Amino acid sequence: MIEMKNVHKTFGTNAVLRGIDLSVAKGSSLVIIGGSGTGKSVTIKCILGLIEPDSGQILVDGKDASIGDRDAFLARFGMLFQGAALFDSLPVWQNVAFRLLRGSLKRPRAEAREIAIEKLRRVGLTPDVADRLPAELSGGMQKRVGLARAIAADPEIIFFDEPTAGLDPIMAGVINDLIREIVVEMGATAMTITHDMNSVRAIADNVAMLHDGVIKWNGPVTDLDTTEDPYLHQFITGSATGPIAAIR
Ligand SMILES: Nc1ncnc2c1ncn2[C@@H]1O[C@H](COP(=O)(O)OP(=O)(O)OP(=O)(O)O)[C@@H](O)[C@H]1O
Repeated sequence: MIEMKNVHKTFGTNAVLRGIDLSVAKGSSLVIIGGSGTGKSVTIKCILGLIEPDSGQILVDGKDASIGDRDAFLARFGMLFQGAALFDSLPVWQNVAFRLLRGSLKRPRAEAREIAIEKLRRVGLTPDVADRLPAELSGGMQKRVGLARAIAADPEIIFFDEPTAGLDPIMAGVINDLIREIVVEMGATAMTITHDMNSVRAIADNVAMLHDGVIKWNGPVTDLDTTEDPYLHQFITGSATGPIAAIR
């Protein structure tokens, strides 16, 4: 369970988060939508403790996320970064096993490699990919490797940052389905940032829309099409007219 209570964050004169209240139940999948620059990434960075909020509270399983052992806290999370963010000089298996080769999650090298190969298989990649370099793979394969890395240490909570950015619609659909399957199978709590409405429908149990520093709308994905909220309606229909200014 992740809870944010009245979280504020201002950079200089830019008040990005102006009282975020959000809760994600254990084992559920929340997708955060909202225009560019509305603070979706800042929200996730606050939960991870990469950015310190000015005020408000963030609780993970009822405990204040800013107190206690950072390493043990971060070990509970997996993350799929935008653009997969693989290390070019490391073979695929070492990218997948990155956190299993160092730090508090360290395993013997042979075991880490075995886990990497098993996770690669889970995302549809054959073991021969393990010894290749990321640059030798297509964008869709790199995304799968990023996904394998996110789940390598069997995290309880997984963040997906723009998981389909830069992929063709078919590959995007494959990645969305994989994310949904894996999250359900692992029983993980998931938070995803996306602009892709197909991802929202494929991945979300619940949707939160960020606008003007607050959660403007929050509800089950099944309510998306029947909502009368003008902000959400404009966002999901991609309309230039409505309460959200089209020129920013
Ligand atoms: N470390 C930082 N220092 C100063 N300003 C920052 C910092 N991080 C984010 N911001 C600002 O906070 C605002 C929100 O940024 P954020 O990256 O969270 O947006 P976003 O909703 O994820 O956007 P996008 O959809 O384009 O990725 C932006 O105006 C950005 O410039």
